[in-house]
Amino acid sequence: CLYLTQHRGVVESFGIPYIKPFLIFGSPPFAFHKINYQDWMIGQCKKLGRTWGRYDGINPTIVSIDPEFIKQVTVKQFDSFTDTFDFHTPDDSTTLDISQGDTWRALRKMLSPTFTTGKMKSMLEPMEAIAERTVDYIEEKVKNNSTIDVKPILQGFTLDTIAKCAFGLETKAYKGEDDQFAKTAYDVFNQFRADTWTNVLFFNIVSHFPVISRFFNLWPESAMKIREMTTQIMNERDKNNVEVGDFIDRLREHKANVEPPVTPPMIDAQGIVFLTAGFETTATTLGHMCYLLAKNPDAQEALYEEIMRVCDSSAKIDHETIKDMHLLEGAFNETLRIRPPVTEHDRLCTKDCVVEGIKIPKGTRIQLPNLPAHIDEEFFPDPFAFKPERFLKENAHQITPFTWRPFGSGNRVCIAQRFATTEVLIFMAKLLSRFRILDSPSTKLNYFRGDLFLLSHSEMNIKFELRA
Ligand code: HEM
Repeated sequence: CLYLTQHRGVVESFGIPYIKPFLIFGSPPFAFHKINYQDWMIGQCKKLGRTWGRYDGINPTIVSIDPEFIKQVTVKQFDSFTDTFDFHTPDDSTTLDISQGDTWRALRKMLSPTFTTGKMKSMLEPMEAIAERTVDYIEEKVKNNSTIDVKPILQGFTLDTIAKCAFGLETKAYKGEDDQFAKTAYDVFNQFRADTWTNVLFFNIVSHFPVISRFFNLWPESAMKIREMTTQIMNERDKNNVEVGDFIDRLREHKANVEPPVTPPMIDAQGIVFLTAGFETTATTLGHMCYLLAKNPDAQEALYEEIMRVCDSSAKIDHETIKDMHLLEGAFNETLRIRPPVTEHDRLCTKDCVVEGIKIPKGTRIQLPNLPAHIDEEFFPDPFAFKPERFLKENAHQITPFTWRPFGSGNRVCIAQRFATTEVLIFMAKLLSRFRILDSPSTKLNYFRGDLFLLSHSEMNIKFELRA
């Protein structure tokens, strides 16, 4: 009992509204499989305000959508919040997204150059070719039936893109080939869904006894397979003296001169986050965008006109021409506002500090949900309307910084934001230039039960009409 209540009083001392803990446990809810977590979070932000507290298991936690608070935590006082939640895996299998302190700094420094303009260049041509052949495949499919489930095709597209751009692998997951590879990537995701009471029990145990995760490798078997695959590709390239200039080559470069706190097995483990973070987030965003465009035909026509205007003099759709498709980028941003696939980002306080008048002791968790901010009408008037023009240059000043956070914010912002943006814009420009996306009675957006984010919907039935 003493262990479970050791931090009691901390949340109470913040002087903000909070959810009381239940007996010796943290604050409810506990049965995640029985509630819609996003609705619950939105409801709490409405009820308790923009900054409030709770006990996440034994851990004192501040939840905030207040832009000034978020700016302090993720940028101004970042030195006191370098870490994410202490989801400790043994050091050798820690990946960038869950690494802490100096290990995170070293890994971020090592991996950031993968996405500089120069390095991205070599990824763009393959990305364009993969998008083109995937849209060709959609054209072939809709010849038989104009309404198809695009979800597996979109997942296949993002999987093929990350396989090629990061690992140099030629896969054809867009048409259902390379099943084993795709299955391994999906499996890592499925482990983190709170859809059964046993999974929920596991989440509750880890949040009440976080120390457990320090002694066990919580990565599932499938994640270990991705790590093995990463090592194998590196070894083969070493043996054949091949250099491609991609993510794998960056890892090889660093493995040859590795310095503590980074270790050689830790370098191999980075393949896990690139493969898993790199496909389902983007595939879900593409699915969401198709859905929202099917429901908003006027906005879709405006995008089509823009694409045609930019590519008027037979310029092809590529990474250069998409730079002039501002409304399309607005539609992407608007999609991520209404349906952000990753609905929060987290920090752990590593040094006592004061933020916006709240004394925050070391060890406090900071949970920064984005969806409640994205639909807060003070931040985004008429929040449920799909309006890509909100993000046009001339309107951008109306958006308060740190209210739109689908990629997180500050120093730990998504490392691949530009990569994901380019990938979606290229694909959608190619798709919309060829097809009208239509609503149909079976066009629905249903998330998997127990999805703690909006990360994966079930089928995405879209009706396609070939443009003349
Ligand atoms: C639309 C697509 C994507 C969305 C919405 C997204 C969202 C996010 C969010 C919310 C975070 C947490 C940021 C924070 O804590 O402030 C994050 C981190 C991260 N993302 Fe993404 N992501 C996307 C695509 C990708 C892709 C394609 C990759 C890899 C190729 C990737 C790799 C990562 C990594 C490695 C981190 C951890 C960064 C760190 O802790 O330093 N993401 N992403």
